[in-house]
Amino acid sequence: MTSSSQISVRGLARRFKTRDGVLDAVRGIDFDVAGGEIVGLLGPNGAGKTTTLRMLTTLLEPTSGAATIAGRDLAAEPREVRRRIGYVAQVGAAPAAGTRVGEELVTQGRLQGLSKADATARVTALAPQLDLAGLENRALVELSGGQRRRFDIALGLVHSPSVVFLDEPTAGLDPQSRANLWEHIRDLRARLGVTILLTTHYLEEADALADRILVMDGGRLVADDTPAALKARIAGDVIEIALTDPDGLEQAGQIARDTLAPREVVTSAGTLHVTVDEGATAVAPLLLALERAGLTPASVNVSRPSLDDVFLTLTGRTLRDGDAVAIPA
Ligand SMILES: Nc1ncnc2c1ncn2[C@@H]1O[C@H](COP(=O)(O)OP(=O)(O)OP(=O)(O)O)[C@@H](O)[C@H]1O
Repeated sequence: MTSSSQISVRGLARRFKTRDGVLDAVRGIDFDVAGGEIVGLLGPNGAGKTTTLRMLTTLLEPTSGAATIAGRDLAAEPREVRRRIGYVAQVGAAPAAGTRVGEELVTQGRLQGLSKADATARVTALAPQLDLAGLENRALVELSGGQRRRFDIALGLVHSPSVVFLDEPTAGLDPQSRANLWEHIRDLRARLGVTILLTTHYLEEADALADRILVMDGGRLVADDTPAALKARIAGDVIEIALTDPDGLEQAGQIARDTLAPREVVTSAGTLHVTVDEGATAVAPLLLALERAGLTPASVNVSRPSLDDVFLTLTGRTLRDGDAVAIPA
């Protein structure tokens, strides 16, 4: 690992034995995260993101491979690793009735070995950083979705870890609460200097929050780069076309290949994605050729490549099938 690495992963793999046979959830991955970096692990359902996080947080034993977290070896010093990390799992466990915010945070601090006075001081300092000041006496069951996620994150930070793992921190939140949580996560890095590895399904989240994105698919890392560099991998423009009759998509793809000199033609989630050098001049001849073939567009959109297009190029699929964005023609 490099001297500034807070997370260093080599050949990490996990195989599950299921009733249907063996399943390689994580197939030997390598990556590093530097101190103070926010890195997003991006991928569709089942890519292996949670399995990776569970291994790096000592909750699940790797089948093979090694990792160093905050300078400690995952296999040889799991307790030392645990003392230095915070883990915020996907959805908070259902709280016991009557459990209160402040009380629960102090209890967590004490479980992590802090004295009552230290835990209380820590919670007093932490609460305002996550907009929880004034909510200390609230019962957990009374919190809103956004407040609950901020509480979950506070719970993972009580013992001042240097590395924090967040599993889908904004899942289920409305766009406003999501943007608010992004602010808090950035702020935590700025104030506390923590290193953050988070998983997400949301491209806009990875784009807005992460310094670097690891794209995971089928248990493998298929890219490791900054959001800007990932987007720059796709030159040109993307024309997206949906048809009134989706059965014509394949024929439309062939027409695009014959009419234009496209860099790439991909069909996904009922939409044709054609990457060309110059979208503005390519779209008219393409629409004309489709019309001649009796294919009617339901929507047409020309755009600069997004991270979704990068994902499509890397894996041949969109991140969230059926979620293509198109402006009606
Ligand atoms: N304990 C287990 N036993 C058997 N299979 C498992 C187990 N845990 C995970 N898997 C399988 O491993 C694969 C990867 O799962 P994982 O939860 O890591 O994906 P993910 O990328 O986090 O997905 P999601 O975004 O839905 O959380 C999936 O096919 C999953 O069904």
